[in-house]
Amino acid sequence: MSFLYITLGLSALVYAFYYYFTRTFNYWKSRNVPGPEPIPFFGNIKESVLRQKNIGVVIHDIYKAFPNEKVVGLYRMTSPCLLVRDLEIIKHIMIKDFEVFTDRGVDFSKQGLGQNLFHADGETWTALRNRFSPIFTTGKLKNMFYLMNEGADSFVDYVSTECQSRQEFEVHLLLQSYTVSTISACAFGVSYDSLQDKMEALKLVDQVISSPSYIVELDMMYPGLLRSLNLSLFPKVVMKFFENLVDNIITQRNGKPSGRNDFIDLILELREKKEVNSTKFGHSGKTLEITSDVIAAQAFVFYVAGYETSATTMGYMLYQLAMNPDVQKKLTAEIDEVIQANNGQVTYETIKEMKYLNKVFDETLRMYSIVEPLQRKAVREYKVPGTDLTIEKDTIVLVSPRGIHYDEKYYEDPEVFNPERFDPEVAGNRHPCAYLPFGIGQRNCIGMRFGRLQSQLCITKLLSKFQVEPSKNTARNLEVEPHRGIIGPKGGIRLNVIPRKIKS
Ligand code: HEM
Repeated sequence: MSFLYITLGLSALVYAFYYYFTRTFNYWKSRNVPGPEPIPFFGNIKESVLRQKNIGVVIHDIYKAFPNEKVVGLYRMTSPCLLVRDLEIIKHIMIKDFEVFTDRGVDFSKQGLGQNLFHADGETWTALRNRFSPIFTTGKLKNMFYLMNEGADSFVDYVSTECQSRQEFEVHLLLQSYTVSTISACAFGVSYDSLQDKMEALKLVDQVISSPSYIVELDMMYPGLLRSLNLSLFPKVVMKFFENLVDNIITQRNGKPSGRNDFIDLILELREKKEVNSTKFGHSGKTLEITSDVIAAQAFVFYVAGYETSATTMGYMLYQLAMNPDVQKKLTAEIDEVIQANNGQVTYETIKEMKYLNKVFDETLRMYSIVEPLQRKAVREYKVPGTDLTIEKDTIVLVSPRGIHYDEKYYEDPEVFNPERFDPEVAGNRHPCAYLPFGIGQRNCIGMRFGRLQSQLCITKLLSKFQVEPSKNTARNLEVEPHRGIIGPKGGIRLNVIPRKIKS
């Protein structure tokens, strides 16, 4: 008898769990929105939750599975969200109807590092973007160029020394050492003399950030829970690290710009100015005081967003150059020519001049867009243009740049690395939303120009001295690392880096 009760009890429990973890799964069917069949508890992102596939790859798979649909309904855990495939709808959401989609909708404690530009929403985001956009202008970037240049020179020196004892490098890791030093110099004013210690510390932070945490899934499952419990996405040790770093730097500078023209200087300049209250992003009711917490949060996001994205882009770029010697030859010829014409100097202007370099860079980010998927949240009910669907307030909307960049509709032979796709005439005829490595619209990547510049400068200096070739360990089919939040090569990228025989 007791066996029967136990069996009945267990069955009831299993049923209760099953019911609870599938209770939302009729959401899209009842709205006639097609989509993949969800799995209890995991929804449609099981492989990502189990860290078998990167979330960007999972969303790309869903994109591919519905080639004829404008929108696809899916479930991140049990939460319904909408994948938008149609470029015109994307244009509406990201640009034309931006006022409905100002938020990214990652909902956690917005105190401390949570006040960073990437994760901030609502009026805080508007105020932050208004206040921090001026530090990313071309003029400010030009003033900062010397810091990147120093970083690139010492990086090339380092590679030269290493090349005396070995040929093969894991280039993704190698390039991270350049971007960590550049971003440290540009964001925190950490000078190159003391870089070794700082790099060790920042690497530690990176490990903490990239170690598997299921807090993001918790947010997907219970939107708003983390915020109401005042829980952050970031471990305390990371928060403390950035708060201390920023406090120390501000104290060293007596709270005033030091003349280095780095981000901290620019932020301190902003702090000295009066409030900005109306801008192209509209009126923000909120005035934003630039406290050391706010500075720490931005320093943190510039560091995280700035070093990994560029290092990964350059790593993939070197990989494609090694696999496509003709492209490498053409790029090297351009680099040699431009440097020679500029008396051996690489300046901000020379980088801009290099048309082929820009095409190679763009094609790299077509094949390997790093931040996946793009995300927005509807701040009110919204009728999706060109469909019968009205989405509810708070619905999360996703866009898959990877899906679009590999879609034959927009790019013929998408698996082929072909920089000529970015010939201005060809690219000019493309839909503006068919190329999204930096996102698009008012909430696109604020560091786009910085990322391009630091990557292109480093590649220029590197290829002026070295060539890259596949080694016996180079993966012929690069897989995406499932553990990290952004796209990156699983197991790194192994290449031979060989000093060039420069004709005198
Ligand atoms: C190759 C390099 C980079 C790539 C591919 C990249 C890509 C992206 C993408 C796709 C987004 C989301 C855009 C959207 O949702 O529409 C983004 C946002 C952002 N990126 Fe970048 N990024 C790069 C470099 C940088 C750098 C160097 C910085 C800072 C120094 C930076 C800071 C940010 C910030 C703060 C945001 C959030 C902007 C906002 O929400 O207002 N990124 N980035």
